[in-house]
Amino acid sequence: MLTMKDIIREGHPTLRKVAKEVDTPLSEEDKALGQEMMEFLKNSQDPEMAEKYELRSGVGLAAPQINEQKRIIAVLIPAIDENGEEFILFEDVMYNPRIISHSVQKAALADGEGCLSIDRPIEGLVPRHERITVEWTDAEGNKKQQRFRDYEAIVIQHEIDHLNGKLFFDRIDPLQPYAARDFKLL
Ligand SMILES: OCN(O)CCCc1ccccc1
Ligand code: NI
Repeated sequence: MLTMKDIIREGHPTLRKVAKEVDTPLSEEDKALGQEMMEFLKNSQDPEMAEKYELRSGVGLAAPQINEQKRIIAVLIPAIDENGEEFILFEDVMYNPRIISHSVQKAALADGEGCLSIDRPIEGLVPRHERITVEWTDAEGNKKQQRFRDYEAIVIQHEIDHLNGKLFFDRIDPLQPYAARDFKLL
């Protein structure tokens, strides 16, 4: 199972490289890799497993973060319903994800962002597209296309950035990190 020691940190060159598309039909290796990444997210969101294996909780993971220069991301977004019950808003391993359209409207998490590969807090708003349409291949080899907005869209953009060698703080305005000019705060 993947643990924090498998996650490369700021300064490792792979974090700044552009990852390569994976071949389809998917190889067994690439399917296994995606499964391992999703298992890490599930473990990281399970209080007992997270404590036992000292995992930082994550809602997404990109293959470059485990030093694999492949365009694979795992996304596991939980939410709480009106009765306080937790449910999964979105769960999938996305192969060769591509943003095929997006809103002009921008959005940012009011509390900023963090990253499993960055071991320090970096303040500031990270402006991203408020809505995106993403195309990808899933682990069964199906071509998928879905529209995302708000938090889900933010997470998926954070992960796709990793595939292009970008880190969240690249998008923070160094002169005015908290200027929420024309974007929606989430
Ligand atoms: O790349 C995933 N990872 O570093 C975990 C953090 C994911 C994440 C955190 C805040 C906003 C968007 C995405
Ligand atoms: Ni990250």
